[in-house]
Amino acid sequence: MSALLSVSGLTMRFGGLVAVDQVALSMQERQIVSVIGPNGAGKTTVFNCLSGFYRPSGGSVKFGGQEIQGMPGHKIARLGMVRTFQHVRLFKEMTVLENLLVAQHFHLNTGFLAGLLKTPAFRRSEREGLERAHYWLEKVRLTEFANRTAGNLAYGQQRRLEIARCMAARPRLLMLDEPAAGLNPFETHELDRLICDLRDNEGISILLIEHDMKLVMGISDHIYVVNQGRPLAEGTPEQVRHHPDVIKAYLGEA
Ligand SMILES: Nc1ncnc2c1ncn2[C@@H]1O[C@H](COP(=O)(O)OP(=O)(O)OP(=O)(O)O)[C@@H](O)[C@H]1O
Repeated sequence: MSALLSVSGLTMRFGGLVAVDQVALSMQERQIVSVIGPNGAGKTTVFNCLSGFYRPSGGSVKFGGQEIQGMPGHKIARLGMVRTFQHVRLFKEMTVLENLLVAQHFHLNTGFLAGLLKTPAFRRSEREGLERAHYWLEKVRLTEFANRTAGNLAYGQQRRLEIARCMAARPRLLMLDEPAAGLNPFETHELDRLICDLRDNEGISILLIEHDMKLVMGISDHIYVVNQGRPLAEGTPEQVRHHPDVIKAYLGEA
């Protein structure tokens, strides 16, 4: 089976600092794969390189068999790779529902002329967009807040809205950067269930950066560990948990 995402030799330099050094990873459809490592290990920089926010200094990134390294972020998103950020990024002045409609703009047939003439294709597209938005609102338990301004939601609700917004764009790969940060234990449990639901029932692949080890160990099919920008270990949660180099990187030398 060919990989959905295949990364080799990924390198990112900021002046003299090598933040990511020869990182490789690979994932299949319908997999939850996590990237873990101590603070400053280079995890977010890897995400920024994969999603087109940074142009990597070197390496190859293939998504769905297509070379995407160096492509701008909006093109990569259009190909079906979407992401959330460590710090919530929503259109805070818009309503919850509007956030989900905007996310679908490149799938909807809502060009200026089609809108002006209210063509049948335009109306169908509008209806489908609304249906999809309501589907995801229901999934993340935000239906009753559809008309609330996104900036007025509680923090945990904003995080759920971010995921719903990504999903409304119909991705193949969802990249989540520390989605459990700032959530309470109940919300983290809900997040755990939601991520598994996306894999098992929506057929999505999820690439996850997360510091909550209980979450990572509980849901990941495969884990990559990076340390000081370099690959340190990889394997199943069980293999990674007992890997001596991983224990050393997290706990330091005895
Ligand atoms: N735009 C940038 N310019 C210069 N240095 C950067 C930039 N972005 C990241 N770095 C550096 O690259 C290294 C890796 O940072 P990165 O944020 O990727 O780590 P991380 O593993 O995501 O950390 P954390 O778990 O704390 O979020 C750090 O030394 C950081 O200071």
